[in-house]
Amino acid sequence: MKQIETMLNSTDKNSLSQLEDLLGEQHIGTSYDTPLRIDAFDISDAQKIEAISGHFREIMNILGLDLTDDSLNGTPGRVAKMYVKEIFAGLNPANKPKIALFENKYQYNEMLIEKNITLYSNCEHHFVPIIGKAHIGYISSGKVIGLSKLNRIVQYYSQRPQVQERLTIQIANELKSVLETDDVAVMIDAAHLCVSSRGIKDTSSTTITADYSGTFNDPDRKKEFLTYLSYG
Ligand SMILES: Nc1nc2c(ncn2[C@@H]2O[C@H](COP(=O)(O)OP(=O)(O)OP(=O)(O)O)[C@@H](O)[C@H]2O)c(=O)[nH]1
Ligand SMILES: [Zn+2]
Repeated sequence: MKQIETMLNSTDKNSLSQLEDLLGEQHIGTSYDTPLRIDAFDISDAQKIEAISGHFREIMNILGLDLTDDSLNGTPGRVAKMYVKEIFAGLNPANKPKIALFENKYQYNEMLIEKNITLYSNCEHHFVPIIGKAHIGYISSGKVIGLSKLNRIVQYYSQRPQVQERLTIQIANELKSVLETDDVAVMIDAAHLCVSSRGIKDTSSTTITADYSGTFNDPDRKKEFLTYLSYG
């Protein structure tokens, strides 16, 4: 594996545009992009799983666990596979959802809201779950997105080590890009297990983040969005 030290927040424009191409995301290197190394895609998923499995086995060994126990023996491989193929699958641009849009033939020009989208992510500071709901609103600029694709976009960016602020902005930016409009609102309400299950151990607090663009900056539009969220 190439040992390239260049980080995404570097000023190496060639590396950054290479990563933009690979990730299919623009503005790589900004504060709201996941800090990935330029060599992130030099090894295959299978190689990642093998390497993570070995390292996780070592962590379990250091903790004093008996890896010959038949319940523990498969855990390193299980964790590695879960990281690469499931909970951190959104680090691999190959897993980015393919979005096909429809023409807005029905001339639906009001706000569309998809609320209570199930969100499972993981906190990048502690690698423990973030569990919540995402709510999305947009106004068509001529194109309509399949509803499930909204869930898929939320899931893709959630399947990365995250902070909630960045997750919110990444989802909003992707929506603005695919929908070719700035008229997008995203809200996330989530519980962080690093706050509830350890540390301060507050089991009742949740964190709300929001990103409003275009017409959603208008107080009446924002109010309309928030009113829809309060129904049901
Ligand atoms: N802003 C933000 N902070 C987060 C998020 N997820 C976790 N954190 C916080 O990241 C901080 C990391 O702080 P540290 O002091 O380095 O970690 P720590 O010693 O484990 O802190 P405690 O959780 O207070 O025990 C904690 O305050 C977490 O609550 C997030 O999505 N957004
Ligand atoms: Zn945390």
